[in-house]
Amino acid sequence: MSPAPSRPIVVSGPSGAGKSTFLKRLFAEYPNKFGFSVSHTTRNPRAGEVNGVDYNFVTRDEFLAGVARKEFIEHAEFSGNLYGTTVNAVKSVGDQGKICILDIDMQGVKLVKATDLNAWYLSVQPPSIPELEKRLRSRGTETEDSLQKRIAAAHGELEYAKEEGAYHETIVNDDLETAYGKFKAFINKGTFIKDEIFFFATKNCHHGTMSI
Ligand SMILES: Nc1ncnc2c1ncn2[C@@H]1O[C@H](COP(=O)(O)OP(=O)(O)OP(=O)(O)O)[C@@H](O)[C@H]1O
Repeated sequence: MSPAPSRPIVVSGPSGAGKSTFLKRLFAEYPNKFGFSVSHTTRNPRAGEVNGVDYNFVTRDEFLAGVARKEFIEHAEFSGNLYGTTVNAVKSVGDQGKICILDIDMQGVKLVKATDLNAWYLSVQPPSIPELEKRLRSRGTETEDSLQKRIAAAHGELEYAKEEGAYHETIVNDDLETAYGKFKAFINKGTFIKDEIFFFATKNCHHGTMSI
């Protein structure tokens, strides 16, 4: 069996669903295998965020100039701020021999689908909206207004994910360890992480046929 090509992996879902939590762990476990395309945003940095690492923080004018030059694969307005991913950001991950992971909202997902990137699509979901609200509150990063906008947007995200073919897979982030295990199995399907192929194959080998 030949290895799967390095398709980008799109991880999407409501704010607070746990995408960053999963991805931080994945990157820590496989520091050289994956890369984020560093997104551009017009929102202000949160405490500890580093320009060019967490996001490329730009003004609205700079962002819109990039859009006009067609540098963005996708961009979307969310909670009053612009977010987006440039073609160059994805390419630079591939240039380093890494698999690009895109952490984007559903509007971004739709636009990536319109490209020829041939990505894998994963939806990460909270167990419920009240649990999502609880997690966002305890994360302590949002104003009340921003929190309410995220919860309102979460309803739309969850509706979209129900559409036939919207995502290759959906993971409900209830128990973190269980959900992270499912997350790794999904990533493994798309990338054949070294050392993990056997793990995946034994979990999914039914009647002698692997479901890769
Ligand atoms: N399974 C879990 N059980 C309880 N808390 C969790 C779980 N997974 C993540 N959290 C917590 O929920 C909060 C939201 O998670 P996280 O920041 O990873 O979400 P996100 O989807 O990346 O959000 P955003 O899109 O806003 O960046 C964090 O404080 C995180 O520690």
